[in-house]
Amino acid sequence: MRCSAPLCSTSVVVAVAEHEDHLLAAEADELDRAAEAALRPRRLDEFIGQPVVRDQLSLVLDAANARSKPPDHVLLAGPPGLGKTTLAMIIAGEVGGSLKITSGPAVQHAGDLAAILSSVQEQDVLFIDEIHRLARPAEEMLYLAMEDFRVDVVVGKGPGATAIPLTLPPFTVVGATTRSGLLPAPLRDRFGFTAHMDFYSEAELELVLTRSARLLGAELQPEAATQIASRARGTPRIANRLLRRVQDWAQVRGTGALDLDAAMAALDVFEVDRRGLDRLDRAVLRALCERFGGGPTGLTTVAVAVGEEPETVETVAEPFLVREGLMVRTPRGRVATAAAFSHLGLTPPTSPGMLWE
Ligand SMILES: Nc1ncnc2c1ncn2[C@@H]1O[C@H](COP(=O)(O)OP(=O)(O)OP(=O)(O)O)[C@@H](O)[C@H]1O
Repeated sequence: MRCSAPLCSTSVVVAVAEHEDHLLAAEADELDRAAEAALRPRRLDEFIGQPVVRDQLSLVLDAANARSKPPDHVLLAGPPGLGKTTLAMIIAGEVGGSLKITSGPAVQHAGDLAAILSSVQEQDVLFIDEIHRLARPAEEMLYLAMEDFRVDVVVGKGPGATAIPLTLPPFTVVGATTRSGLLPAPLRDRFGFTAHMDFYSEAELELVLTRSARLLGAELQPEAATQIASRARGTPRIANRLLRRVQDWAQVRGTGALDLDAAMAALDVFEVDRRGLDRLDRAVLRALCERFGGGPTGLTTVAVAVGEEPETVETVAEPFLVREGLMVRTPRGRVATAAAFSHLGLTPPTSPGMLWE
């Protein structure tokens, strides 16, 4: 049943996820997307890092294979850019089905989901990115599809409407979510296995970078790999993007070699600092530290100060700043920590109680 080819499935892109990590987003054009796709590992044994998830997944896939049945539905939970889409593609390749891709925001009506489900074949993998954003009627249809491999397609409206049951072939749903806490329990319970993806260590990112450089036909010097990995925020997607910018710099302004000089210069040009903060991150910290004395300051006020939407500040900049211990979210607002002042080369306020260590 299993396909030995790396990826024997055909990808049907029904809709692309809306959210996109902002770091160097301006550069994430079509070319970058194509490059990103080319760098995706195609088999589980090529997938770097996430040893626990890899082990769990290989067990689930091997067991399904031994039973000649599709694997249980899989939920992939974790921040953006850690490899959830890549794993969905790997699962489809391993079971030998084709991959259908959609996302929660793209499925606003039950009919949208019914249309996708009616095209599912045996062994297929349906990948639903941002599954926590599915509309409620679609979510309810998905419960039935996942549990009983059946959907009720409603034809007509009002009192004359009839539900026609449609039997589906056995298939696997792979859901991805950056916010598993928002998934309703009935949906969460229908996944046989949840993989929790963690940020990558710098050593793992160095391996990702070295592999990616090789696929791009270049040799990445170890010191350059270390430098890029240390600024990639634990995220392979960011590491790969930075690598491509280093490659740009090396080609246009350097000697062509992906060495430490090229890495340092490119990271400087693209304003990625030694902790991996980009322009928006620093703007948020600067606003907090310089204009509001370290806070606490409300999200909207911070957002206005940096000229961004509150949602952008909250979902894009803050998670990393909080994770790095540079900012704290309190009920009274956002507060810059002593580490934030020190990172920006500023003197922290002296009044007691103002500052978080
Ligand atoms: N374990 C890994 N080894 C090598 N490369 C990886 C790994 N994980 C991710 N990547 C690379 O990172 C890029 C982003 O991965 P992917 O699109 O799978 O992330 P994602 O978690 O689905 O992100 P999002 O939630 O934003 O859709 C891919 O192009 C892939 O090349």
